Amino acid sequence: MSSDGHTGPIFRGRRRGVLLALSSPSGAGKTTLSKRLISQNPDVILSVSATTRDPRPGEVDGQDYHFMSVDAFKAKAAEGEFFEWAEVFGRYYGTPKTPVMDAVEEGRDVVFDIDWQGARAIAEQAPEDTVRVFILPPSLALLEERLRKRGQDTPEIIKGRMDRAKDEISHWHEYDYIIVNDDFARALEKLSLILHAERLKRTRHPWLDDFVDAIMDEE
Ligand SMILES: Nc1ncnc2c1ncn2[C@@H]1O[C@H](COP(=O)(O)OP(=O)(O)OP(=O)(O)O)[C@@H](O)[C@H]1O
Ligand SMILES: Nc1nc2c(ncn2[C@@H]2O[C@H](COP(=O)(O)O)[C@@H](O)[C@H]2O)c(=O)[nH]1
Repeated sequence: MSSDGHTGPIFRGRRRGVLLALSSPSGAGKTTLSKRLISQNPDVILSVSATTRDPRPGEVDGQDYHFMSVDAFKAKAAEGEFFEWAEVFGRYYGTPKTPVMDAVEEGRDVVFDIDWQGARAIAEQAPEDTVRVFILPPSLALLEERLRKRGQDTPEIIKGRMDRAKDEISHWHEYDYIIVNDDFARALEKLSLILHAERLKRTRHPWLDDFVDAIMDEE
């Protein structure tokens, strides 16, 4: 019986998880945004990628990345352990497959901090589940300033990443949503709104078929 005293088909099933793929030129803020989104929504999982790049100061193996050798990465790729993988800035990066597939089926949302190649690959493999969000910096000058102020990369690495920034941005039209990360709090609020609205999308609620059938069968 429902709270208003009526009997009838009031039931809910498990929804499918949202695969939220965030891309941006390096330094626009997607790592900071995704970590804050997860701290506000502890039920959301961050996809921890494998990479062959060296850890930055403070980065923890298994938490920020699974750091590994090129040989170990190639072996995992050959065994089909990655949902997608790509070469970015001359290093390999890949998304472990199992945690993603398990999460979607369990109705858990997954955030990916991933380049345009990875976001495209995920959207191709799971078109109904994937939402792509591109984070733009307010300007290239501010992007470079953020990379410098982050204080974790050499001037050569920063130059390499700035050289690739326009190439990454050129894929912006492949994304469902664009957020300009100027004011951080506003950008985070927009990202949170996207996640919460996408959770409500019809196709994430397969239980609705039975629910509507039951309503239709009511006298
Ligand atoms: N809105 C903002 N205003 C000012 N600084 C910001 C803003 N958003 C993020 N930052 C800062 O910019 C720097 C780069 O952010 P972050 O590391 O999240 O970028 P990223 O897009 O994940 O980069 P990468 O692709 O290299 O991992 C960090 O020091 C972060 O604190
Ligand atoms: N295609 C993939 N791209 C990834 C993955 N993990 C991270 N990335 C992207 O690489 C660059 C550089 O990252 P950084 O941590 O070295 O600054 C950035 O654009 C990431 O989004 C992945 O699994 N697949």
